[in-house]
Amino acid sequence: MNIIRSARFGASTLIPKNCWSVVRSISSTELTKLEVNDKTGIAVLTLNRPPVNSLNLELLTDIRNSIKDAESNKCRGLILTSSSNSVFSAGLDFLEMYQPKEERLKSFWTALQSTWMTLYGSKIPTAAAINGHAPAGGCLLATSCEYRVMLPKFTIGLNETLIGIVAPNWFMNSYLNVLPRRVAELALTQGKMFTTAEAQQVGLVDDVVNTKEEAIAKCEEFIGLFKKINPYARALTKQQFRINHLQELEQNREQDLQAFIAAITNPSTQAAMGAYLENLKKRSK
Ligand SMILES: CCCCC/C=C\C/C=C\C=C\CC(=O)SCCNC(=O)CCNC(=O)[C@H](O)C(C)(C)COP(=O)(O)OP(=O)(O)OC[C@H]1O[C@@H](n2cnc3c(N)ncnc32)[C@H](O)[C@@H]1OP(=O)(O)O
Repeated sequence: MNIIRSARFGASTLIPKNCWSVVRSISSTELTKLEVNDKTGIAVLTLNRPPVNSLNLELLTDIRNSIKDAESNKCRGLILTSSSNSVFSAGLDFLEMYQPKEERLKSFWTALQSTWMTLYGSKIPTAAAINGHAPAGGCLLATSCEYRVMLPKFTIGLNETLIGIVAPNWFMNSYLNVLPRRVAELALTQGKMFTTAEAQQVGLVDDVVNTKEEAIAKCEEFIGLFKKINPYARALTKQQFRINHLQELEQNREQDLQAFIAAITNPSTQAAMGAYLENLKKRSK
């Protein structure tokens, strides 16, 4: 019998393969659902933190655990998507950063660093089915993947300067891994949110399709490209492209954390964030 061991069902829980329908849950929490298609071996990770999948400590931790679950279950690839019809992820949860408690702020940023390193450095092929808006941290998740497909009439980009904050190096590096330098610099300095059409034009997304199902199918097609490629050779090749960015953060984690805390707790950042949040709340009324 072909057995899959699910880390989050407990080390001793064995799930018999073929006793389940084609799509099978590997692990799920209140905030994420990780399902694998037994025929293709490709896993889909659905973010499910209504209303906007803003990334708080718990969601970030669940995303990281899910990536690790997909890897340890030897999935052939991982697709990130959202349970919302209009938002992929609204980025970092402002409530983690506005008037924060220091210990929680530290845990939050440390979890974001770990999640990024796990996703950006994952050995398995990764793809994002962007079925809604993807500002800031939402864009970071998408650009950390190897392939992106997006639905029409949404927006994506690193808008940090609009909020009065500076995107850390590793956010920029994820952008630069996808965009030409000049486009990335112009976009980052303006805090530009690209429409789907603009994102495709500059190469921020690879394809545009009309439905979430088509987006998942496109991601599966992308991951299918590696069917005949030795996974070890593939993973090492990917690693060589990304290792400098990963090491840069790994070696400067504490410094990056301190820079974040200093920037976020600065009274002028708090004032800018407060005004931005106020505006967001007014708009949503
Ligand atoms: C060199 C040194 C560097 C040091 C590092 C220093 C600093 C770096 C630090 C931080 C980096 C941060 C990156 C980020 O990710 S910040 C987050 C940026 N995100 C945004 O700007 C998105 C804001 N949201 C929107 O634009 C819209 O909500 C969206 C288009 C996503 C969806 O629109 P929709 O109309 O569907 O929904 P809304 O009605 O606007 O929102 C519903 C509800 O959700 C609340 N909300 C939205 N986004 C967030 C969020 N990111 N965090 C928390 N809450 C959010 C919104 O306020 C509404 O709430 P309510 O009014 O219903 O209570």
